[in-house]
Amino acid sequence: MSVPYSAGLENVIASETGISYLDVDNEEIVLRGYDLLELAKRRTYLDVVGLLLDGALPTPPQRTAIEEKLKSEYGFPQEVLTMLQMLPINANRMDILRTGISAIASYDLELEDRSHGANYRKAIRLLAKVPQIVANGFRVNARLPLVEPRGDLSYTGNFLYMITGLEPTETEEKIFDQSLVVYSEHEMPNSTFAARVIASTQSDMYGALTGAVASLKGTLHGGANEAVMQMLLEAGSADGVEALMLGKLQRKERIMGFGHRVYMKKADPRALLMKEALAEIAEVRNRAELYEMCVIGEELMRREKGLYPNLDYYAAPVYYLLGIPIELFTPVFLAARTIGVCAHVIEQHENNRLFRPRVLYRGPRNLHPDN
Ligand SMILES: CC(=O)SCCNC(=O)CCNC(=O)[C@H](O)C(C)(C)COP(=O)(O)OP(=O)(O)OC[C@H]1O[C@@H](n2cnc3c(N)ncnc32)[C@H](O)[C@@H]1OP(=O)(O)O
Ligand SMILES: O=C([O-])CC(=O)C(=O)O
Repeated sequence: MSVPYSAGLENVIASETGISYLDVDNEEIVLRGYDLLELAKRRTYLDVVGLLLDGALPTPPQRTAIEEKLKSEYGFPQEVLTMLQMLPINANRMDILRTGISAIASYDLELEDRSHGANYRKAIRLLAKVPQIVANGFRVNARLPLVEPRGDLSYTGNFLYMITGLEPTETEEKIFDQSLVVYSEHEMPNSTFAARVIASTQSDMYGALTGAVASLKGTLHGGANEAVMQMLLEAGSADGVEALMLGKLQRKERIMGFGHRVYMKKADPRALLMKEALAEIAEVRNRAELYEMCVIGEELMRREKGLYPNLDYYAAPVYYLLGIPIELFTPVFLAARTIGVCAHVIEQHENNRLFRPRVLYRGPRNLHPDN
């Protein structure tokens, strides 16, 4: 075979899609024709949900209808909570999420229906229930009291409320919503690819999302946001950040939150938006030093390695100041990305070609077992 080989499928086109595209040259993340950053500044997460599911930005009444549909699906199977309680206490939060999503599949009566309507309804159910697994999965597992969803709060407000147990202020909700928008969809990252590969066998949406959770857990992908915050806490101060990062670079360790397969030598536009959000929430919380530490780290990496921050670098301290426990940062990323993954599964099911690549065989040949 003389087909070109690219390790890690770097720069390989894996799918045709009408969902999103990273236009790196023009520094634009295109979401069904719109610029993701413009959506984050001028619209809400539920608008993006409508855009990705229906193909067009919803009007205000349509957005309300989407929110009503989501709230009507807040009910959660008690049996699944019991299952999550049976996992070893303090299990990894992404493992709890993976198990929870896998388990709720069997309670969806339309699980095996791949029609557009059924897939759409499953996406709505997942969007309603995944935040609850994020917020209550660890509580039930740690034998803590659960926080019930509140229908009087917005979808986003309720999600943050269920995580922290506190009703968010307008500013907190706005910043959290912006983070959900920037995390919502990003073309063909490893997790979305994993989901599309699974969906391409005509497997179901829950299974595809479960695979995406496993992919997102890794620190080269979504797991980086938790690692960033651990690093910032370990550094403790502006001087500490310099010393810690320089030490890591000398030991040839990777610094989480920097670099990106697609934006390697350019800034991730989403990181810049979260940097602005960090400045805002740091001022509200009187934590300007955290913002300064991050900026020092950003400048150091540009100077020393020519590397730029990715979204996880600035989303991590934003989540920290919003009062989200560090071990929920990656689960929150997955909850935000659920809409993107579901849109890709729907697209894959509707225009399917089984993924089945080949290999460059480097092993031995012509061996024979002894008789
Ligand atoms: C929202 C998201 O999921 S974004 C990704 C989140 N993940 C992270 O932040 C983890 C840290 N970053 C990384 O590990 C990488 O930048 C990745 C995995 C994101 C992309 O990696 P790849 O496209 O495979 O790039 P690759 O690993 O080949 O790196 C190219 C060069 O940059 C260096 N490099 C890349 N990222 C980093 C980093 N974070 N710290 C230090 N060096 C780095 C590599 O060591 C390599 O250098 P070399 O050519 O001298 O060996
Ligand atoms: O695109 C990628 O490879 C990773 C990423 O930034 C994301 O999933 O948001």
